[in-house]
Amino acid sequence: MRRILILISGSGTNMQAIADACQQGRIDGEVVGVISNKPGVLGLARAEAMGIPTAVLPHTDFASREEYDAELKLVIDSFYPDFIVLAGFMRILTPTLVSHFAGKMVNIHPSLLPKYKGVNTHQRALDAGDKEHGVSVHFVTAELDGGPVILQARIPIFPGDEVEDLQERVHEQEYRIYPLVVQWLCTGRLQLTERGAMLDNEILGPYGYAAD
Ligand SMILES: Nc1nc2c(c(=O)[nH]1)N[C@@H](CN(C=O)c1ccc(C(=O)N[C@@H](CCC(=O)O)C(=O)O)cc1)CN2
Ligand SMILES: NCC(=O)N[C@@H]1O[C@H](COP(=O)([O-])[O-])[C@@H](O)[C@H]1O
Repeated sequence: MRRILILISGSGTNMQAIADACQQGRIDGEVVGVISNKPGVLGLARAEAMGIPTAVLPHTDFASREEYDAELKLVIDSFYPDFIVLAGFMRILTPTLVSHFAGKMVNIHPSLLPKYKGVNTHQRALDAGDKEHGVSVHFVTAELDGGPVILQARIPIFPGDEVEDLQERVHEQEYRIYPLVVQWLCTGRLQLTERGAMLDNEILGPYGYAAD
């Protein structure tokens, strides 16, 4: 059973989707811990309700990003994870920490990377007049949201859409594909086909396609 550690900063709905998938046997892994950089967030309550160990490491307690990441590395290592999953974790990580976990750390980003790296992605897609938007799961590297994309899912943008509409449609795809990617990390089983990514005969569907 692979050991999955999840880092959050907020509501933890993606953490919940992955933890549920583990409990339902859709991921051959267990969530061994949840770390938040913000105290009192809903994601911590979600984890505690599932009996998952939690830790809070406020970035505001540290004088620099480097000092924070040095402590964060120790806390991460204390869980002995096989993989580190960023799920709404809103801190930019230093190259030192990222290189320590190279190939073992993934992130979910609410845009069709390489479009709209950073924050406020839904508003930026609306402002640009895009007809579609989406979500990307990628390996974490020193370059913010620049790591190799593993899997993406697309959503349509309709006239009159607002940020909340995109947020809801993107969340639906997030909860679908993030558990698939984590299962791929745990088992290596993710067939990439012309119809999209397949995992154990589950096709991602028309809006799901593997990065080339
Ligand atoms: N070195 C990397 N660190 C992180 C990556 C990455 O790819 N490489 N992904 C991000 C996740 N992310 C978007 O998906 C993201 C998170 C945070 C920010 C950001 O601007 N953070 C600010 C603080 C914002 C806040 O506290 O609300 C900051 O760190 O100063 C942009 C994008 C996770 N880290
Ligand atoms: N740049 C990172 C970023 O914006 N991540 C986004 O934060 C949300 C977290 O929700 P959650 O805490 O409920 O999982 C998710 O929509 C995720 O894509």
